[in-house]
Amino acid sequence: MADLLGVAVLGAGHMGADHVRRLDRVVSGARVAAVADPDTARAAAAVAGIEGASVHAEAAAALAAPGVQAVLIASPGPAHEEALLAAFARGLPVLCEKPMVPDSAGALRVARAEARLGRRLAQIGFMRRYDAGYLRLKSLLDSGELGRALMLHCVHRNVSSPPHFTSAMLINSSVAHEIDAARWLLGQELTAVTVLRPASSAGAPAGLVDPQFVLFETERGALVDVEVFVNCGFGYQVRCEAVGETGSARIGEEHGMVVTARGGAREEVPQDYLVRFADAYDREVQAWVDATRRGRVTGPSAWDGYAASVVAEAGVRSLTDGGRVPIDLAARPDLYAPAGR
Ligand SMILES: NC(=O)c1ccc[n+]([C@@H]2O[C@H](COP(=O)([O-])OP(=O)(O)OC[C@H]3O[C@@H](n4cnc5c(N)ncnc54)[C@H](O)[C@@H]3O)[C@@H](O)[C@H]2O)c1
Ligand SMILES: O[C@H]1[C@H](O)[C@@H](O)[C@H](O)[C@@H](O)[C@H]1O
Repeated sequence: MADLLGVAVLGAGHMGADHVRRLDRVVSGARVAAVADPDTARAAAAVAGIEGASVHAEAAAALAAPGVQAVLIASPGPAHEEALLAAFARGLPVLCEKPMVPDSAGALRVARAEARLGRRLAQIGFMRRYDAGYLRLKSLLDSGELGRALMLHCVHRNVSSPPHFTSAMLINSSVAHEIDAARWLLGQELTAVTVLRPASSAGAPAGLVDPQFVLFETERGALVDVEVFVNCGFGYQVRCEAVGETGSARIGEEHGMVVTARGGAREEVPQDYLVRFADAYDREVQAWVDATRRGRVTGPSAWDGYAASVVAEAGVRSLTDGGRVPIDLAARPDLYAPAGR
């Protein structure tokens, strides 16, 4: 066990418990050293049967626990800033679930704190960058075969949203993924956003603006549209079509198992992200563990997390106030690469 990377997992809810399972049984080179959740029964349930994993109510206690060499943050977004800064103070490498920090001022504090250290410690959990389809699309766009990218058409549907989900969260929790994917795929910053409200679905909780239609503009004139619909009821569907001057490419229409029975056929559709992106989460966490063990930090950076928060905040302003909202990023510290690299 001594040469395995000892990881503290903060938050043992849907994602945290799944990451604990992944660290314990799927990825190589790591072990769960500690788990923190104010609901200690939940934390204890997540590590049941895992040898040497301590349980804590407080994140700070987990970071200080024996054997902890790295941190995976899977607590709710508003708790991330404190956890990231505490990890930085201890010099611990971090994999932090999205949104890195939901409000852009807090996200900038995190990026600047890391920049002051002069070295990266954080990888942000934009797992689509590890999905086989997104990786193929990125290399196709980079190869130039599609010509100059003009548009991305994106669909992001969830079967249902959790009870605490707000209209703003369709943008800063769900579309956060498209924001990062668009910056990464196109290698461009997003410069303005307009959010439109189609008629809300009768299947959405009262008062939730769902679906929403989001239109981003980019610095070199491409447009990115996103249909986000988090109570569609019929499946977890994430698609993206890139349209360039000389071709187009579409991902997210991979076929599930086709079942033929009782004289008819049906195709299975994933019902949630843990199924749809299972391979992407596995690759993401494995890449993080491998890089960390080599003393490196790769993948989406705290700057990518900051940019996503600024763009999402502008989107929420457009949702509430209406109209087109320009996006302004702070000056990028030298520590960080431009979008898409
Ligand atoms: N990458 C993805 O596709 C994906 C999918 C789902 C959720 N997420 C992200 O993962 C994070 C967690 O989401 P979830 O769906 O697992 O939420 P959840 O509500 O299921 O679980 C969150 C857990 O964190 C605990 N918690 C609250 N405050 C804490 C703190 N200060 N320290 C430690 N634990 C604390 C809660 O008690 C709860 O058990 C969020 O940032 C969310 O946006 C990412
Ligand atoms: O937190 C989740 C998660 O990020 C999923 O990947 C996304 O599809 C959901 O819409 C969001 O609520």
